[in-house]
Order: sequence, then structure tokens, then C-alpha cells
Amino acid sequence: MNNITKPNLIFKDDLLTGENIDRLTRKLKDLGDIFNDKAAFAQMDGETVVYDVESSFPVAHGTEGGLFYGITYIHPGKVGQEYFMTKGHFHEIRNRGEYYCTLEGEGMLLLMDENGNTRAEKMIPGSIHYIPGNTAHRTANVGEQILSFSAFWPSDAGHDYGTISEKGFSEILIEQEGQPVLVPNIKQ
Ligand SMILES: O=P(O)(O)OC[C@H]1O[C@](O)(CO)[C@@H](O)[C@@H]1O
Ligand SMILES: [Fe+2]
Repeated sequence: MNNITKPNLIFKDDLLTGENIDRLTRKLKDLGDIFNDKAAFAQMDGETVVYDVESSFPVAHGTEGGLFYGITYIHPGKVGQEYFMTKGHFHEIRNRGEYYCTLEGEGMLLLMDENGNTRAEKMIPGSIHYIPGNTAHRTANVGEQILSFSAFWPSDAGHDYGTISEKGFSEILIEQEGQPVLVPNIKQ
């Protein structure tokens, strides 16, 4: 394998044409509970798009043994010191894992286990990230352009947003002196 040149991804758009495609846009007004700086949030336009997700569902939701594919595009921006980021979730069937592959931009993937231990992985174009089962995941755009990444997850995984929307992650990602830094979440 050492001498093989890895191909560029060429399926970025092809899989996302045709039937069974879902397109979702999340705006600031949909994400009021995830940002800690409520004063900064209140000053911003709720219609601002934070991220778009295009997903391909070749089988019905809940089908055991199938796989879904999606691309998420997170716009650059911050609410106070916190970067624009996804809602974040555990999977409804907790032990289901997922892969992310970064396409463009610069990001951080936050991973939190069920004991509340949070860690972060840097996302750069081409980086591949394994999200184990029983792990909440959230992605933040820490760059100045769009962060896009593809995701592959089991069609029976489902999304559980409840825990995260209530308590958040145990650590939050903020900009300090121009750098992304994880700090304890006072909400917990
Ligand atoms: O579902 P959230 O937390 O808004 O984040 C969107 C991302 O998560 C997924 O729902 C899958 O885990 C993808 O479709 C997308 O990459
Ligand atoms: Fe997921």
C-alpha cells in the first residue's frame, strides 16, 4: 500500500443527485440552545445560515444493515467566541458509529463519551475521522471559508438531540488569541 497514490474524492456530487435526497438548512434561529453567549446571540440575525446538510437515503430510515451518506457545509462565523457548529447528537441506537471525511476548510470535531469526557480532532481536507458508538459528535468551523465534510452512518442509527440540547458538551470550543481552545462548559 505504501507506494499507492490515494485518489482524490470524485463522488462529492454524484451520490447526491437523484431520488431519496434530503436537504436541510439550519439557521441561527434554529440553534438558540447550543451557543452559550446568549447576549451575543441576541445581537445576531436569526436568518443567518449556519450550516446545510445534503443526505442520500438509499434505504428507509431505521433499516438495519443499510448506510446513509451526507455532506455537511458549515459557514464561517462565530457567536461571541464560539465558532459556528452543528447541533450535535448521540445516535438513537447508541452503539452505532460513523465516519467523517473532510473535503474543504478547517474544523474541529468534538467527541464526548457517555461519561462526559470530551476530546477534539482537527479536521483538514482529506482527514478521516472515526466516531465510535456511544459517542456524541459535533463539528465546528474554525476557519475563514466553508468547512465541508462527508459522513457515512448506519441507516438505523437515528439521532438523539435531547441530551446535547439540554446540557451541551462538557467542554466548549472557543477562539482565544486566534486559536480554537477547549474550555469547560459552565452550563454543565
Ligand atoms: O445532525 P446534526 O448534529 O445537526 O449534524 C449534522 C451532521 O450529522 C449527521 O446528521 C450524521 O451524523 C450528518 O448528516 C451531518 O454530517
Ligand atoms: Fe451522527
